[in-house]
Amino acid sequence: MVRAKSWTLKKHFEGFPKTSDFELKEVELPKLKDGDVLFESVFLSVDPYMRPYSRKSMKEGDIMIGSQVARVVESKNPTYPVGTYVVAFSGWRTHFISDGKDLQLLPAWPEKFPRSLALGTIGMPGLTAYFGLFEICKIRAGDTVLVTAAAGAVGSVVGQIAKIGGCKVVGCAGSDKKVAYLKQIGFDEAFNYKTVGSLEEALRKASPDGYDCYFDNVGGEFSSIVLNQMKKFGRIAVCGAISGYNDTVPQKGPYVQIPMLFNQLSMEGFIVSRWNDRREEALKILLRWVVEGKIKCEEHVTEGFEKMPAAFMGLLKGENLGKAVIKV
Ligand SMILES: NC(=O)C1=CN([C@@H]2O[C@H](COP(=O)(O)OP(=O)(O)OC[C@H]3O[C@@H](n4cnc5c(N)ncnc54)[C@H](OP(=O)(O)O)[C@@H]3O)[C@@H](O)[C@H]2O)C=CC1
Ligand SMILES: O=C(O)CCC[C@H](O)\C=C/C=C/C=C/C(=O)C/C=C\CCCCCO
Repeated sequence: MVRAKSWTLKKHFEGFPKTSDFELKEVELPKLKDGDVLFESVFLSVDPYMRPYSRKSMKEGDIMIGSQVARVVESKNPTYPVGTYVVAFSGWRTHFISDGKDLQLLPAWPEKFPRSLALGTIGMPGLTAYFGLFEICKIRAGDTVLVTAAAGAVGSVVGQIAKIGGCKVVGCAGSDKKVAYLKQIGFDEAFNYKTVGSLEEALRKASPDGYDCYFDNVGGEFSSIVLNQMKKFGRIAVCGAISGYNDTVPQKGPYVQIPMLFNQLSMEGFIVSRWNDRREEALKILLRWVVEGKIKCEEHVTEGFEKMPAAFMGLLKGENLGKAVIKV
């Protein structure tokens, strides 16, 4: 018999999540029926979307939503022999039983790369960067691309893909260590948005002519400032708004119409699942770029399933450099 641990949402988050909002539970899993597969989670993901989605799609007592790289430990399903690795969306759990539906098999995986990358650069965040840049920003060689939360899972891939596409890349991040990392992976300009005296001036200095594309991961006041530095016909990909996820009262900002009108800007929100039908094709390209060394991957690994709430809260505070993952 296998005992499975899970983290549940004990209490809906009010403002910034607290340790007491989570509860660790343990259950004994039943025997497998024909067609069933028993998985153990090897790496779990913490992602910003868990904060807004918890309110939208969970009730108190539910297992926290999320994805993992999991390995088959027992199988009554010939499609998933013991030892097979998948990406599953089974929540914050150490073990789970699946009927084999809604699982993504990992592609042939090069030995030298950790399989946790299937939760990051070669997974949902990498796909977000890829489709956001090509389908929403519609990048062209010579464009100047600005990205926020640039040293994170999505942002670090955005910058590197934009470089592959022949763009000039400017990144903003919340610590000097992150800024140094951005320069190391090829960003042309990077600054610490928490310590610059004036965001307007820092943005102007990084690109005096303005920005063709803005890959917006944070929203809020920062994005209102960027709006006034977009070039004519600039494109804004609204990917995330993490600066507001913990707000109890929605932020009010300067309104977007005047700068959008004067500069004839396009602004479009998107969710990566819009391109689920092109997932495999894009993952192959991301994997190839990683293997060729064109995209470097950084991970912020927390060891121990017990530390998942701390890892999640750390992500929302900006403690991570690269993709935040948990090694069970
Ligand atoms: N639309 C879609 O389909 C998807 C959207 N997203 C969104 O993309 C964004 C980045 O996600 P992801 O790469 O996974 O996460 P990251 O790895 O970038 O981690 C989150 C980062 O956000 C930054 N941050 C936290 N609070 C603030 C704040 N108040 N203002 C500015 N920055 C802040 C921190 O970096 P720093 O130290 O630099 O402040 C932190 O490290 C999120 O908004 C997320 O919701 C992600 C996946 C899919
Ligand atoms: O790893 C996988 O493949 C599973 C990922 C599942 C996930 O649901 C897929 C997409 C994630 C999208 C993330 C979106 C964001 O981060 C944007 C945040 C919030 C959107 C608004 C929520 C509405 C709240 O009312």
